[in-house]
Amino acid sequence: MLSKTNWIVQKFGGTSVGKFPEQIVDEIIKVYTKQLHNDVAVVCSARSSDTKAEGTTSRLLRACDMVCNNDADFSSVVQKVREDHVENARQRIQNAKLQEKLIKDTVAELEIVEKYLNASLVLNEVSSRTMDLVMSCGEKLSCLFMSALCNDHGVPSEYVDLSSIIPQDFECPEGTLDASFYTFLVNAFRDRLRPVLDSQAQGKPIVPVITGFFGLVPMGLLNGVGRGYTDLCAALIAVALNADELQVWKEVDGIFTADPRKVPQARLLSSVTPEEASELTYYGSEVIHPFTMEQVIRAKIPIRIKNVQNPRGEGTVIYPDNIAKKGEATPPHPPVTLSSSFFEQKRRGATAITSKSDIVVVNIHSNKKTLSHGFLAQIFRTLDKYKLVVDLISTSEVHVSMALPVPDLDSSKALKKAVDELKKVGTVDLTKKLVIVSLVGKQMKQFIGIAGTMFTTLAEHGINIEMISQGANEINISCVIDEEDAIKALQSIHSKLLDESSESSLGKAVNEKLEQIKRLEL
Ligand SMILES: Nc1ncnc2c1ncn2[C@@H]1O[C@H](COP(=O)(O)OP(=O)(O)O)[C@@H](O)[C@H]1O
Ligand SMILES: N[C@@H](CC(=O)OP(=O)(O)O)C(=O)O
Repeated sequence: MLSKTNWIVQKFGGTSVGKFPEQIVDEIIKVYTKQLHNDVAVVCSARSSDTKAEGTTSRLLRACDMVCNNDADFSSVVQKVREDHVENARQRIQNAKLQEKLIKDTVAELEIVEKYLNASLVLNEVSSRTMDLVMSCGEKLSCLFMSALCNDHGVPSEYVDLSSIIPQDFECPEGTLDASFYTFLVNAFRDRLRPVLDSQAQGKPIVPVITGFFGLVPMGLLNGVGRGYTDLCAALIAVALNADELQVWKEVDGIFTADPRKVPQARLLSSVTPEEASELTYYGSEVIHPFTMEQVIRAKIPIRIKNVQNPRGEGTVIYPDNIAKKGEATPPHPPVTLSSSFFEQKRRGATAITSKSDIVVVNIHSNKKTLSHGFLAQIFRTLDKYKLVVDLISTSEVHVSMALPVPDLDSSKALKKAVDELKKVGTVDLTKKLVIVSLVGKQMKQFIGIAGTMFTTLAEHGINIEMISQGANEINISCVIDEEDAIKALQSIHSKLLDESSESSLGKAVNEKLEQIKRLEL
């Protein structure tokens, strides 16, 4: 059994840092350090004053794009970032010295960014390394600010910059981010945090505010990990500190049975498994970066999703239901202990429903009468060439249907080129403006009839199904439907399979049986 260490890692997203910094310091960090006596490490993303699309990272990436297009006006975008951060420092940091230093550091970081971008303009190229260097500025500015705010509000804090933690000559063995790379990072993070650990050991706890940007990853952070990389950084910090819990603070109470903006009846889930969280994130519910889970679960650290605006809420815990957490001798395994969460999970069958927009279905009918050798290989070669991802696929002997996410102009251009090439292997037709609706649940495989109920419900509401697929892992049943029907589909399936009041007769029978066992246990 791993014993508790008292460390908690708290990750705050860009919009939370932008909108609620005082609440984060006074109602969260202060409460955990001073009232609950935890040792807290904070990891932040780049500030977004309103939405992520208008946030600092998006602005910095836009400046890089402008340089690629030879547009010298990128300086005006950098200027916007500068004004936003300087104004924020003036308004929110009361101590004159802290404010002055923060503004000086902010301006200096942005000067470096402008130097990189000017050099790239001359070279007429923005390398993935330059893009990472520019992007890292977002987390630097946000953490410089949050650390200053902690100190301003009486919480001793230190700014920790991880942007140069990976040596320039570091090479990934297989060209990908593998386990040895993560081990390297965890050790490097632990070394970097040594002074904080020493200070804590001497009875002088200090809150490190750590940049969620964690270095110049060999193939570029955007390519290797993608947006949302701060979640992964927080997970690696949690492993480095052997933390008792990783808390991911958002602006929602936790993970719901559906996006609460789309399905008002959605219920907050007390726990989900890492597989369920991954599926939900991949299929449209941006809950947590999928790479996050593996690292912390291996170290037996639970992840808790919590709401910055409701810090007292329990949130949702992401953890496997068959492995003991840190500090627990054995998992609450039935029939020894049948916890209420066990009953809740058994009862559900399905855990949550989600939808993913901007989907295009590509149908390819082979030229040949029978499936010729190499037909599928050729299709995937073409998709790979244009870096197109396939979310769902279904095949018959001479026909392939694929659902592809096409969320932006670049992927739309790539799809057009790929389709021209695919026409060599057969007739190709496209259907656009679609969504994938996915029902997710680890317990679903034990229930007969869930898929039937899902599709019958859609039929009852006059919703046409373009394509159906059940994931090989059996925790996801997906179908593709018209974009216009998305909300109706989510709400009707939720009401049939996920509303508290609407349990199927099968569900009711299972419940009764479980309640009987529970009574025997008591
Ligand atoms: N199943 C779900 N549970 C909770 N939130 C969901 C779900 N599906 C989609 N969402 C949406 O995901 C968003 C995540 O919260 P937010 O804190 O805004 O994200 P971020 O931290 O990435 O800025 C919310 O706006 C919420 O409506
Ligand atoms: N700043 C980065 C990293 C990140 O993780 O953001 P967030 O935690 O706000 O999703 C981005 O916008 O992608």
